[in-house]
Amino acid sequence: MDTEQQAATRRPWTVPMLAEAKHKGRKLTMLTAYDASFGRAMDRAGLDLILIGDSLGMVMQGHDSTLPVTVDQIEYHTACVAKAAFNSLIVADLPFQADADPDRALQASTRFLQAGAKMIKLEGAGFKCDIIRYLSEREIPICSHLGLTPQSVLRFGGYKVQGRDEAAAAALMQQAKDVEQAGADMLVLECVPSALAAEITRTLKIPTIGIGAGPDCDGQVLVLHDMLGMDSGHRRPRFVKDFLAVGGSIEGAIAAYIEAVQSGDFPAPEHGYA
Ligand SMILES: Nc1nc(=O)c2c([nH]1)NC[C@@H]1CN(c3ccc(C(=O)N[C@@H](CCC(=O)O)C(=O)O)cc3)CN21
Ligand SMILES: CC(C)C(=O)C(=O)O
Ligand SMILES: [Mg+2]
Repeated sequence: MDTEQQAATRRPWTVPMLAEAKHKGRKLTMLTAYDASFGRAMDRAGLDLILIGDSLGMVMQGHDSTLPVTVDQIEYHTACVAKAAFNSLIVADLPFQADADPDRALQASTRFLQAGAKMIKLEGAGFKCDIIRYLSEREIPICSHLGLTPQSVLRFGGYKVQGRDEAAAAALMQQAKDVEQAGADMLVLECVPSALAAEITRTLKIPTIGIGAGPDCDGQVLVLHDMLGMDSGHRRPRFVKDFLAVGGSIEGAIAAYIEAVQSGDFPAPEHGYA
């Protein structure tokens, strides 16, 4: 396709369309990408959202956490993806401590939007609600991320399911209400019991995107390398499914993922936590 044809066939996702999709019960599909080639394949397959995740610290750089990732790196990979993705809505992760104070968060978010992202994602509630409010008042679309927030790995002591006991579940529900109230436009729920994720999804007006959060979120996200069945060097989490084995090629895997999420076939009960 040349640039003119691309322009003619553009039906780009916008931020207001996300809430509309939730309202209509149309499941949202999201994957991570870090380069133009995968961004192009996802865009052409009709994927709704592409995340430039700080998971790049693990899958691209080989670290054992997301903590070493920098603003420069997320900006670079966002620019790479944005070169080739025209319809999918691009979301970029604020890396570790880039959201530690409002001014740093605004500087980093501005760079990501100028590199081609349409929304930024940040982990946590509490004082992060002040950051969410500060950015959203400055017209920056926000995706919150709650539950297993990988930037909290040192305090969590590992990648563990969150919100399992009654008190933790109530705290997570309150965090979800708080980030919505602060101005978040979307919410990623990672590794939380399926029933709690369903309750949060019913309670909030903004769409929820699950990863290890059961079938009742408004959409799903997976890390690219995981959905291609690649060995991460760690034990494979429950929520991962190898779509390359289903689709037979990279394009086939992306198409199979979109189909499985939209039909409700993925995630199955065995991909979730109790
Ligand atoms: N390749 C990759 N995929 C990811 O999903 C991902 C990353 N990297 N890096 C950042 C975080 C880390 N993530 C992880 C890593 C491990 C588990 C895991 O092993 N979970 C246990 C849960 C144990 C429990 O508390 O019950 C599992 O058995 O699934 C979960 C999420 C998710 N994110
Ligand atoms: C796993 C997703 C939600 C993420 O934050 C990332 O890839 O960094
Ligand atoms: Mg992330």
